[in-house]
This record gives sequence, C-alpha cells and structure tokens, in this order.
Amino acid sequence: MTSPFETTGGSPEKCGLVAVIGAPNAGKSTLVNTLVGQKVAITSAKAQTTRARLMGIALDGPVQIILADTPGIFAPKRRLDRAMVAAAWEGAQEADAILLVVDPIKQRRHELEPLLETLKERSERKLLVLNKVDACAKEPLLKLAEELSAAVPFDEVYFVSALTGDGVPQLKTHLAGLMPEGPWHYPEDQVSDASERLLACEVTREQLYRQLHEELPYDSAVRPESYTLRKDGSVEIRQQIVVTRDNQRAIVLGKRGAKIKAIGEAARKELTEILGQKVHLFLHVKVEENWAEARDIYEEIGLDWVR
Ligand SMILES: Nc1nc2c(ncn2[C@@H]2O[C@H](COP(=O)(O)OP(=O)(O)OP(=O)(O)O)[C@@H](O)[C@H]2O)c(=O)[nH]1
Repeated sequence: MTSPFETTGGSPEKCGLVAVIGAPNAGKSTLVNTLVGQKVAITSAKAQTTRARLMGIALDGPVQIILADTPGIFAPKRRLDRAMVAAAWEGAQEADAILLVVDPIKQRRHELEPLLETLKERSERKLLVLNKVDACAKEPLLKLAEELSAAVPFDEVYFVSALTGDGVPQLKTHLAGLMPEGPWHYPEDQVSDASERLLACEVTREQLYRQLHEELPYDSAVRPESYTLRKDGSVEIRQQIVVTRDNQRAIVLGKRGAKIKAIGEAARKELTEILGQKVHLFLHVKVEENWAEARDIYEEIGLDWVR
C-alpha cells in the first residue's frame, strides 16, 4: 500500500487498531466520526442502532488509526442481539488499545459492569473516555472517573465531548502515539472499510429512525439490492426496507407513499453529500415475517452467525 509518507523519508509509518466499546448511546459512533473527521457510522438518539461493524480510519500525520466502531453491548436475548455482542468483542480481540466510552449522565451501572469485568482481564492498553462533558458538571465527572479507575486499571482517562470536539484532538494524538510502526492497511483516501453499499443502507436506516420515531419496529432492516455507477458519473442505489408485518409496511409507506418519499429524499440528499456524486435512490418495502432468523441477512450486514 502506498502513502505519501513512504516516499518522504520523514517519520516512519505507523498503523494500529483501536476497539471502541461502551454501552448503547454512550456516543461511540459520534466519537469515531469526530476522530475521523467525516461521517462514517450512523448516530441516532435511539439506542442500539449500530448493527453492522463499521470501521473508521483516522489519520494523524504518518499514523493510521483503525477504529472498530462496535455495536452497543447489552444483555443479549435474541439471536440477532447475541451476534451483535459477538461482533463487538471480536473488534476488541487484537486491538492496540481499547477505548471504553461512557456517558456520565445516563451511565447505567448494570450495563457497564460486564464491560468493566471483561476489561480487567484484557492485556491491551485501556483508555477511559468520559464523553458528553458539554452536558455534565465537573464534580460528578471527576467522581465517576475515580470510581471507574478503581474498578479497572485504566492507562489514561480522557474527558471529551464527541459532539463539540472538545478534548478529541488530544485523545487522537495520544492514540496515534500508541500505534505500532508498520505499513498503512488502507489507502489514504479510504476513510471507511464499510463498503459504500452498506454505508448507503445505514444512511437510509438513520432516516427511517428519524422520520418514524417510535412507530418503527426494532426488527426492521435496510438491505442493499444494487449499487451501480451510471455513465454520467452518478450512482444508482436500490435498497429494500424489510419489515415483519403488513401494517408496518403501511407505516413505512405513509399516506399515498408520502412517508417513504420523504425518507428517500432525505437519504438521497445526505448520500449525495457523503459520496460527492449525484445519487438516484430507489427504496422498496418488503414484508418478510422471520427476517431476523434468516442467516443470509446476518452475513449481509457483516455479522457472524451466532447460535
Ligand atoms: N451532549 C452530547 N451528546 C452527545 C455527545 N456524543 C454523542 N452524543 C449524543 O448521544 C446520542 C448517542 O450517540 P451515538 O454516537 O449514536 O452513540 P453510540 O454509542 O454509537 O450508540 P449505539 O449505536 O447504540 O451503540 C446521540 O444523540 C448523540 O448526538 C456529546 O459529546 N455530547
């Protein structure tokens, strides 16, 4: 892989993997986006929205930091949930550092406890990131940092706001310093290893959440159908929105198709911006009763099949 730093004779290239873990809604996706400096994983006010394991790649001079932006970890009940947890820990298997992201305002100890327990056993460098400092008073923050540090021997503690970017450059510099010497794994212009197809589905799914709020069933999904470049340089994207019941299909379509039109329009606009090219987006709603049990969908969204 070539990069500008191979030929300059300056600092040697470095490259490493950072696993980002934390309870749902802690702000992991937002932090990855801020570290990378571009939108690579969806954020939403709704918990447990990150299904596929998207990776962000942050660059800091000659250093490439590969971020495994893992799905929220929570007590898994269903097969789909267990697959998400397995994917999350897989991301932390051979990391050069593990970031535990904590929301100090809504931190729920029962969600944190299992993570703290597992972290104690891990040999990697562990960084505690207390996020959302823009919305939290200093005293309780410091108290929480003390408490968590007593539970796990963290190598560093960072206070950041992934949203405003406060403290993130310092965290990034520190992470860069932890990365081992070695060639870059990705070309410079590739900020995410998630295929554009998958990223495009994430964008649509985010709009579904935004526009349908509580009406949208948790077990709906967006599947890629096709992704083709047209001769004029624009891209044609076809996707399927899978729901489990007929009445859910009606909700997604809206009156005379008004809802799906609005969802498609907003997703198309965002995709145009992210991809930097003209986008034609076609959405179809499909009812598939037992989709969550269907193995092929797991594979499509990048999860291993877990029994
Ligand atoms: N005030 C404030 N809100 C934040 C900050 N970082 C993230 N949020 C908000 O917290 C919510 C959850 O953020 P996400 O980045 O989606 O959280 P996540 O940990 O990736 O969530 P899952 O995908 O469920 O695991 C969103 O509404 C974010 O806008 C922050 O620094 N300050």
